[in-house]
Amino acid sequence: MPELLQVEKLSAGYGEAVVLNDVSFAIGQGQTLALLGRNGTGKTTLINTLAGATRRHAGSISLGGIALHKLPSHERAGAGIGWVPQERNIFKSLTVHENLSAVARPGPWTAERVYQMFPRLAERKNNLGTQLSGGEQQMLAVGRALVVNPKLLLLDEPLEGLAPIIVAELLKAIHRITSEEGLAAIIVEQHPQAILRISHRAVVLDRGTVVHSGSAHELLAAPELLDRLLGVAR
Ligand SMILES: Nc1ncnc2c1ncn2[C@@H]1O[C@H](COP(=O)(O)OP(=O)(O)OP(=O)(O)O)[C@@H](O)[C@H]1O
Repeated sequence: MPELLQVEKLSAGYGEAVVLNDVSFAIGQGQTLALLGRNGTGKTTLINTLAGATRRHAGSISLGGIALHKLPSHERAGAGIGWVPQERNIFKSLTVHENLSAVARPGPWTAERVYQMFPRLAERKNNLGTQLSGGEQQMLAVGRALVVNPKLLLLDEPLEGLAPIIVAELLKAIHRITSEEGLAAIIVEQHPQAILRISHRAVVLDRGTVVHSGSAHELLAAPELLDRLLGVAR
């Protein structure tokens, strides 16, 4: 079966500056990829490039046979990208429910299903974005990406700064979304163990290039290699 996402020889950055160099990898439907690397190695730039928010210098991105790299950022949701940026970017002056309905597209994921997945959000349905805790904002950011009904979820450091109980809740939800619902996901994390446990594949970046690509479980079982690839950040 062809891969859902195929990234080939991608180079991208900001203006003239090239941050990513010759990056290639692939993910199948329903698979999760852990995108790892030290600070400043280009993980966010890669996520942003898939979402169309950087300048692509060379290479291609194909999602379900669509040449994603040819589409402007605002058309990528329609092509199957659900993006949860590092800053979360929820609409703070809208309620939880308005945040979800503002971006919803037809498909199996509805606001009601998001509320089933995150009961805390159901309780906060009529609260404004400004009234949510960090964990609730992150759940809303994930919910907002889901109601777009994407093929591929992009999650940029979704666990950063959250309390352990919320981290556990989000990890469970992300695992359910991918393992039971057939959605593919790319998850960026600085602290890899929890993410590697729920991932199929792993890609490690260093200075904008892929320095390791393979099975997530094999990498998890090789702590020395992981240490070498990620250094003290682990
Ligand atoms: N808007 C920007 N304009 C110019 N350069 C940028 C911009 N954003 C990031 N960079 C540069 O791109 C490089 C990669 O940054 P990026 O944020 O992609 O790394 P990262 O691996 O996600 O890091 P972190 O783990 O710290 O979030 C860095 O050298 C950074 O300074």
